[in-house]
Amino acid sequence: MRPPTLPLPQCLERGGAVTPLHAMPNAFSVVECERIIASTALAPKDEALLVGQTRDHNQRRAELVWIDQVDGMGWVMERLIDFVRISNRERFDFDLRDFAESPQVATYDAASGGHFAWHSDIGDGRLARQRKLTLVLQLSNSKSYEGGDLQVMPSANILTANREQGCVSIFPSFSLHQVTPITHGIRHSLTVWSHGPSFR
Ligand SMILES: O=C(O)CCC(=O)C(=O)O
Ligand SMILES: [Fe+2]
Repeated sequence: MRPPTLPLPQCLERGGAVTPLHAMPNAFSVVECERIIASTALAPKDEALLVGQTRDHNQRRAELVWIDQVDGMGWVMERLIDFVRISNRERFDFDLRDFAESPQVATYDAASGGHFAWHSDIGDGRLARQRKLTLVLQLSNSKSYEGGDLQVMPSANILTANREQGCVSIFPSFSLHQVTPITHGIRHSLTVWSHGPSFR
């Protein structure tokens, strides 16, 4: 008699390859994106630190607001968790346990050389070490800025994320990615990580 088999997760049924970049267009509406930008605009901003908590303007130039410090943002976190759950079920099947860090809204301004050079989100810190999936929400109208493209390099080829306002992009946190220099205007994005035990 054959042993009972567990149903395969959807991602394995589809062939087993890890999705390099999962785009979820219109995850948030234009009105919702503008509401998030407006709510975080008044919050005190920090200069972006890198994964290892160092400051290197050649590597990254952006300002950050942690949204757990902004009132009335609970609904954003709930929606982000839903999108990560759906994406993980359909595409990644990673062992995810929690969202141990606050989502952050980044502001990249052409006037101050906004960019984020190639990096992985896995770092040495207690939490950065456990990052498994990175979610980036495009908050700005894509026509309001030039440059500032999120790009992911899962292998030799470079994938450019959908720039549409409200689009969520999800990719493995170990993948190299960058935000190309913004050459005109201002770009706002929201990043959150989901955490879990080490890969094995
Ligand atoms: O702003 C983005 O599109 C990406 C941000 C990012 O890579 C990060 O916060 O680690
Ligand atoms: Fe990153």
